[in-house]
Amino acid sequence: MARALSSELPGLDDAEADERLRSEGFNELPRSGHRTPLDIAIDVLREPMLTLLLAGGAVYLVLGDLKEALILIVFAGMSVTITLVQEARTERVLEALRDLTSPRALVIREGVKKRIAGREVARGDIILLGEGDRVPADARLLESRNLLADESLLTGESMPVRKIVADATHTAGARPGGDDLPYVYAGSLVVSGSGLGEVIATGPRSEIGRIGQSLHQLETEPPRLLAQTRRLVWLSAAAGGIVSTLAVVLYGLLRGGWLDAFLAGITIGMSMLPEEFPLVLAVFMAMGAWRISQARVLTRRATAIETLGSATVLCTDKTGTLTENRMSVAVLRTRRGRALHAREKPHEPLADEFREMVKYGLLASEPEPFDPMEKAFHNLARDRMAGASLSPHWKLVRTYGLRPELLAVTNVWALADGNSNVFGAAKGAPETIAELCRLGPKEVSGVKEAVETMAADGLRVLGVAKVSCPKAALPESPRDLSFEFLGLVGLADPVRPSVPAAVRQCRSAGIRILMVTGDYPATAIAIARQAGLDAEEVLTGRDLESIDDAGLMRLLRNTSTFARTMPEQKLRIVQALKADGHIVAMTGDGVNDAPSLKAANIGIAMGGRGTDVAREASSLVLLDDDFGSIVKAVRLGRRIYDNLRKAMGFIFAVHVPIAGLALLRLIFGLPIIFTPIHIAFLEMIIDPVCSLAFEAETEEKDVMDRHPRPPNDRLFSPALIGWSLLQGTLVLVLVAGIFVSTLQIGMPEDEARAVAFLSLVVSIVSLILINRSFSASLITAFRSPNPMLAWIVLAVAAIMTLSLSIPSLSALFRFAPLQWDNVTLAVVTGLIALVMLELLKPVWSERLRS
Ligand SMILES: Nc1ncnc2c1ncn2[C@@H]1O[C@H](COP(=O)(O)OP(=O)(O)OP(=O)(O)O)[C@@H](O)[C@H]1O
Ligand SMILES: [Cu+]
Repeated sequence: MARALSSELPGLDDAEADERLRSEGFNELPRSGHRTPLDIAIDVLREPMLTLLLAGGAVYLVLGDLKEALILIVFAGMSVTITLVQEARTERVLEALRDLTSPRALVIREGVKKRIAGREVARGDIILLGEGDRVPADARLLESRNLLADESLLTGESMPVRKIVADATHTAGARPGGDDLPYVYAGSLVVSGSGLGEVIATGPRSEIGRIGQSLHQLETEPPRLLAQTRRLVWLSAAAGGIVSTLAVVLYGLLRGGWLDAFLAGITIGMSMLPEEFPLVLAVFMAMGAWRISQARVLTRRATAIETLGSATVLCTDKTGTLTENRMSVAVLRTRRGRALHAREKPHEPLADEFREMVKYGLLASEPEPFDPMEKAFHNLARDRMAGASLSPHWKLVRTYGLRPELLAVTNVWALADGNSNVFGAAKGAPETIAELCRLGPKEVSGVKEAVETMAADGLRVLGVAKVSCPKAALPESPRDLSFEFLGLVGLADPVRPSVPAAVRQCRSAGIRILMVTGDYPATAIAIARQAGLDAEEVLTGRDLESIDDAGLMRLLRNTSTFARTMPEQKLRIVQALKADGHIVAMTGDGVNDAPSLKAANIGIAMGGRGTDVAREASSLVLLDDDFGSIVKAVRLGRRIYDNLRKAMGFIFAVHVPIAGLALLRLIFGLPIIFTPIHIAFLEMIIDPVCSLAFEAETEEKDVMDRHPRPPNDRLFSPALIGWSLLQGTLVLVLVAGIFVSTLQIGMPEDEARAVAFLSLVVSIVSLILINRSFSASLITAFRSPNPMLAWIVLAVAAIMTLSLSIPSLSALFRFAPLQWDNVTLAVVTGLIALVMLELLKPVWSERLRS
């Protein structure tokens, strides 16, 4: 059978595929772990705030205050709605991200190769499978080049199984498991080789669908932050519970009136409960993942958002991350040392002496190349050898793939006319090709010298060789063939223009960059220099073999460039760095990179050239493979964390005056300042809305000029809590002062309450303004626009105007109409808070930023 070139297969056309997707459904499995409305409802009902609101409503009902009772029940309804809307929004954002992180499939439709989402694969689609791919759907193989699949997800069997091409004797219906089946199954993994198949079953009709397994799940919880937040909520709730109980008992005993006592207790409980924390955290994480996705980086694990800000080392590979991965042949050098700078006269036909090596380079590549190096060979042959491509008489009979211990690709071809000899073409690392050709020491040193010269310009150098042997005598390893050396090819791959600036940013942000590449040492150094990395010294994988872990840890403190490394060595590097106390981000793309991506604190996979396995093991996926995007993500991670701290500090501060006023009233026997309605209004509308302003806040001026945050830093540091207490206490003193003094000069209670409430709301807005930036002054912060904040301030002003001017609302809040001078008084009180805190801020800002 002649090798079916994939371009000869037309595949489905788009209309057909759409039609099948409509009638048979998308290629996806019912998702487990999806929360049902009942789960969500139970969660919502467990919110203590809801219980408090309902209890308050019940007390009012017993007291016969129907209106108050209704209002609290309405607030309870709002609490439920806010939670549900929030859940739905978070779920939607996560859903969108899940779609993007779901595996992609390479299919042929209407004769062209296309990358589509895995869920859009339809029955009848022709799929292309390569090493590291997750098989998107069950398929019958039409072509298999040494295809090995890991079907452990379906069979539990961890040994990969061999796949063969289907012929007429195979009937459908074979089950997974065992060697030499012509089928591949959804959810299994291509461990090596490549192939082409026709989809026979998708979604729930696939084998995995029948077992009812589910695949990828996006982890949604940021464990450390969530744990810290939960702890704080618990502590506050416990404290609130104790204080409220005490208040109820004391009030009941001393003043009688148990219902009033309950109401007072509920007020205190509500005012001390920081129920906004988890809500705000959820919003920040979902919005954070969205913001990071705008920088073309997908978040697979929400933990990455918090870890990004403390990353101290970034290990990056070279090809495609630092460079563009667009290769072109720059230099050809024959065995005799004749060199041609291929880019000088790009369209002139090649001189005869260079043709053979290009031809064998081409034969050592895939007929339809995906690898940029192989594309470069094809391009050169097309442009300068009059389109010499593989003649139809050639037939590929055997491929020896790239292996970590043998960095070369060998293709063996037979002529269709039945000649008993076959022709092997090899290309690969020059050392390896020299070894395959069994070059003598003198020639080896000559080749080495030539490679060094080419590599010093940052070129990737490949050796090319040929061999011919009887068809029957093909050995297991290409080492057993006697190759003839043809020459060296230097491939240029420019450094991405964004890289040097991104490297500089990392430097000022205290993040070290290590380059860990599979390429030749001299090439690694040249590219490292072009990228602006430290490149005094380079260590190779071979060097690492003779060093123990402790030695490696020491070496890593000074060496930043690693060449000819193998994936296991990447893992050792990650582990040694972690043992040295670093927070490690590591990029990777291959199947073998998965362990090091998992081991790193932040595994970063490539969306473009990466394999599904690498993506599944990582917590971030770069959509455009660009190093610059990693730095953007780090920057965003730091900003998100800063803003989260600001929001948390703000909420903490706001609770101080609210709870304080409720307590003061009890202690000093003042008239009722705030009822549960005021508190519900403040805590359920004003606060959460205000915290959103922080999410949209622009980054601190020094985000990328300070050192990474220590990984065990607490979100609620003592400095932050102290600052919040200070702010809250100041507002408490001012508002309580206003309330008491207006009462003293004989102002009616309802008017004094309105003044106090208004001054509290103005103070809350002041707190937002103060906390927008840890470091910048109010005026500087004003210059960086935050449209969200402007809207929020307008909304708060509108709400306050309405509640003071519409009689029915005023009655509800027990506000008397305010004269202008009293409005001014309230606003001025809030502004005093603003000015005083602005003056105090410099004292704390140093501590807050560290
Ligand atoms: N398709 C190929 N044909 C021949 N040789 C190859 C091929 N791909 C890689 N090599 C050889 O193997 C070496 C290591 O390749 P490997 O893929 O490990 O590096 P890499 O991952 O591309 O580099 P980096 O770590 O910079 O991304 C290359 O320098 C090259 O000599
Ligand atoms: Cu609260």
